[in-house]
Amino acid sequence: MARRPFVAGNWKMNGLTASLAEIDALIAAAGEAGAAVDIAICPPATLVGAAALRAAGSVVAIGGQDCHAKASGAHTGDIAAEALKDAGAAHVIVGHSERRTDHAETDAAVKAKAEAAWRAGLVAIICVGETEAERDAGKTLDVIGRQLAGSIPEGATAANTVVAYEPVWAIGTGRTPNNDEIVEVHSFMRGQLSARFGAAAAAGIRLLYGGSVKPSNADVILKLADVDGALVGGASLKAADFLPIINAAR
Ligand SMILES: O=C[C@H](O)COP(=O)(O)O
Repeated sequence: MARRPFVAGNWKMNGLTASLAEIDALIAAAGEAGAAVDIAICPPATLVGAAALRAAGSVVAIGGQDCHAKASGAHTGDIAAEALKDAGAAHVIVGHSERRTDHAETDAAVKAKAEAAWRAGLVAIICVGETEAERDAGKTLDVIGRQLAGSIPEGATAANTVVAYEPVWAIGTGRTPNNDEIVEVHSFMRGQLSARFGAAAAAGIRLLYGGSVKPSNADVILKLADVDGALVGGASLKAADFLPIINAAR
């Protein structure tokens, strides 16, 4: 099955109101690329509503960076998937390694958040990735297999789920796995999804690579087998950096 490329920017805890100009610039420049590539920006929660208003009707979708498992209630500071949807989001990242580390999120918690995303009508971008110690110990595929099994709910489809492979040691470091290592993990993930959800569903679910993707390496990484796009951190903050990465996915 031909999978439409998907390039998502994760602004993490960066961006103020003035940063919305970068979304304007992206929209202005990405029209042609947007015909071939799905594009999303996941700004901080404070900007989701304003970003979605700016991006309405454009080729750029807006996403959240996390959501709570419940739809409402006494959870100070948390954000319901339904609230993201209401603010105009189409996607939400769940299980990013920074959430897993900073907030002790378990696979079970990530799974509940993905279910919440689906319940609200959002596409869940479910993140997995090994630490450097796990890779050095030869445990990469064990870790990825365990995270996939524990973090993806029953019922994953191409329409409701995107999986992002983000080696923790490659995030924000300027280091990436080599091409063979990326292909090995992506091929393994496709196989795991196929075994669990069936070949047809697995063939449609997009697998993103994330971790130090830049304009300088995107051309190579985005052409690797079973790499259907990228989840981009630092290089998504400026439209001028993000655009070449989007174009590399075409
Ligand atoms: O969600 C994005 C990733 O954590 C990658 O971040 P980075 O591109 O800054 O390495």
